Amino acid sequence: MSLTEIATEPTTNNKPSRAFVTFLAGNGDYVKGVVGLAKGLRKAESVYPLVVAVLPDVPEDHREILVSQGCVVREIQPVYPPENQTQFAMAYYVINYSKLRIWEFVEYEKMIYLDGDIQVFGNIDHLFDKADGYFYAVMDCFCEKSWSNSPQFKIGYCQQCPEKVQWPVEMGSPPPLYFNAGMFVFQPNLLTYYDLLETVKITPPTLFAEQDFLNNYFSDIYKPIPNVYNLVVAMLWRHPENVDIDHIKVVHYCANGSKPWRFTGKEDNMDRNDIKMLVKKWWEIYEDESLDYKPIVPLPPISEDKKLAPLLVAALTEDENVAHQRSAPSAA
Ligand SMILES: O=c1ccn([C@@H]2O[C@H](COP(=O)(O)OP(=O)(O)O)[C@@H](O)[C@H]2O)c(=O)[nH]1
Ligand SMILES: OC[C@H]1O[C@H](O[C@@H]2[C@@H](O)[C@H](O)[C@@H](O)[C@H](O)[C@@H]2O)[C@H](O)[C@@H](O)[C@H]1O
Ligand SMILES: [Mn+2]
Repeated sequence: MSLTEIATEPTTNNKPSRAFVTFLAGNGDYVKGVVGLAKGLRKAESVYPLVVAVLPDVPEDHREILVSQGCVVREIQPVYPPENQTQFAMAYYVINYSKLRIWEFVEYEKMIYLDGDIQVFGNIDHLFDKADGYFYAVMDCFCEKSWSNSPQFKIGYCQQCPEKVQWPVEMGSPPPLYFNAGMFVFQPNLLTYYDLLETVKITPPTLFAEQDFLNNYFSDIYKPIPNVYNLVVAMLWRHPENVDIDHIKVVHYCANGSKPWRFTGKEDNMDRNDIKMLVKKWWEIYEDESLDYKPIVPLPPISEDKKLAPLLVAALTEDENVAHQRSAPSAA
């Protein structure tokens, strides 16, 4: 067994510092989602750490759980949209504006944001190598009931099948490509961060809260990536023709009733075999103790008259052991 270094802090050498980042609010059960995500990234053998941006209301014991799973926990302050009468698709969406704080994490050159209700089943580290200067995310679907107050839903239009219901000419040009904000590749930047916060202050909130806001803000640099990187599970019954289930790397459990850690199977579509299989796969990772974080114990300095403790000798490969002996200060 060779001792491998797990990067948990941004690198200081000239290697680009990269990390996954998620967002946790409240003292409820989303912490299970984040633990599952941390373990899933380990199973997928990602080499980058997971930063968790926590609101002040995340309790200490939840933060300790995340640290024990190798996460880098960073407290952020909430971001609130301007006073409004907006009926968000989900009332709690108002807290999701706080995600915008991650643009302040400029010690990282590039980050991949993942919702806490996402699981990574295949390595996606290569996304960090995508060209700088763009905002990469997967296109969303407008067919779920959560969209029922939107003009798209009312006319049955969805960007996933634009030929099915044409966008009516009298409604102007069709909406620009629209991404799901549960997963995106971005570059933290202080100027962008301050401008985001200033822009929030003057932007009336809408149905999908920060997701709408981010779509408007990054519309000129948004680049769609394949839904293998963020399968919004409703795609399975809304647009199965657009889903290649055998190649999916990232699953987003965002449909009503699909959160694995509170799954009952009672809501619409939750009795589907594919949904039950994806929930089972999530639990297999969450309950797999072999995926728990194992902190690296640094080798103790060996003084010349002490041998490596037998346990450590057993843990080192032959040539590491020889190299270590050679590097130990020679007896005076
Ligand atoms: O009580 C909550 C609600 C949301 N979130 C975070 O905000 C993200 C976005 O919310 P959610 O995934 O429920 O939205 P959906 O993708 O289902 O619309 C979650 O994944 C969590 O990371 C959280 O930590 N606590
Ligand atoms: O605050 C708004 C949220 O909007 C998005 O969730 C939606 C969206 O995916 C719809 O298309 C689905 O129909 C719906 O179920 C789902 O909740 C993001 O996943 C989430 O991170 C967050 O930005
Ligand atoms: Mn989500």
